[in-house]
Amino acid sequence: MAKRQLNRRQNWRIEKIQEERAARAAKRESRLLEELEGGDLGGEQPGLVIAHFGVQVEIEDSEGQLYRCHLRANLPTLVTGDRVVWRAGNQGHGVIVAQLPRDTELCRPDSRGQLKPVAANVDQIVIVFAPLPHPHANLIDRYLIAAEHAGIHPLLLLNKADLLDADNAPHVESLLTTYRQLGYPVLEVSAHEGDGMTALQAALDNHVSVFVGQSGVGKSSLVNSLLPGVDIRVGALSELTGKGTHTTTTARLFHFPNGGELIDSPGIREFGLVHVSRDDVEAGFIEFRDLLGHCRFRDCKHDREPGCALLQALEEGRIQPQRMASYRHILASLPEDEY
Ligand SMILES: Nc1nc2c(ncn2[C@@H]2O[C@H](COP(=O)(O)OP(=O)(O)OP(=O)(O)O)[C@@H](O)[C@H]2O)c(=O)[nH]1
Ligand SMILES: [Zn+2]
Repeated sequence: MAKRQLNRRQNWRIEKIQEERAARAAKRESRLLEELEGGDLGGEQPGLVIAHFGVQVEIEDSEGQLYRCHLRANLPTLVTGDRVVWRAGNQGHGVIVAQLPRDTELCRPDSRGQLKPVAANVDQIVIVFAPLPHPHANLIDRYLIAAEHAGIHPLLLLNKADLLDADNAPHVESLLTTYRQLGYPVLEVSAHEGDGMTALQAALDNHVSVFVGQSGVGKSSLVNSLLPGVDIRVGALSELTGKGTHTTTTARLFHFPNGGELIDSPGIREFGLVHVSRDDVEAGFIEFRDLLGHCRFRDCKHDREPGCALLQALEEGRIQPQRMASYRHILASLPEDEY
């Protein structure tokens, strides 16, 4: 009992210290903001959020110059990729005045399980897989559901094509065929050998992309090959402040040399199946699209029901058996209340 009380008191103290720290930071921030607003601010101009650092954001103006910006109190939380209106102050600082509407939002659960946006205006999710580690169709399907849920176009990318051999080729080729038949864009590259990288770059031009996929498929290798000279882990902020003590807490936006952007962070790379419902899962299987709503029973679970449009399509070969199996597997993994 005494021990539990002590723990509670310790927790309370830690929370209090953290609150005080946050309050001091907020006070410091509002003083900085007041100073800036009291000085000479330039006119309103568009900007792009490159990274987010605690209470401040780094933005880029239309000429590619970087500024450290403070946020007016009434603004929502900004994330990398957000388009904003801002005013320049002195010494590379500025004030964000407004957030422009987002086309898309990539969300992830935070440590408390609440969904939080981590990147805005991404329009392409590159789902990376490889002959090694062994690619699971089920995982690819989960990424496709997440992409559909976010309203973002997926691009399927087989990396390490140089590792294709007699053992793994049949499985990989059948995956590629499945997704091509479904109408998804599919590319094959080797980050090591450079094969297919020009086609990949062309697919990334004029898009804001993120790379996702299981550990070891070669995301870092791809990013390093596409963005030579950029150290993804460190980011470029130290050049701006000259201090180099700030690390990116969220994602960072990079420009490809010939156009197009990549938003990257470990958190985004792990982006997978966020909290989705049964309807979301069904919407993520594009071959179900014209069939849903055509079952005899309105609440059909597409399991054994008579007059099920999906089961009939499966029988007639319009739905591939491995996709149906994958759909069932994903449904079974949802929390009870969503099932
Ligand atoms: N043969 C071959 N190996 C590759 C290729 N691309 C990456 N690799 C290797 O695959 C391993 C994993 O690559 P990473 O780039 O670290 O993979 P990642 O997806 O970033 O992994 P995480 O950081 O864990 O998410 C490394 O040993 C790479 O050298 C490729 O095109 N061909
Ligand atoms: Zn049905």
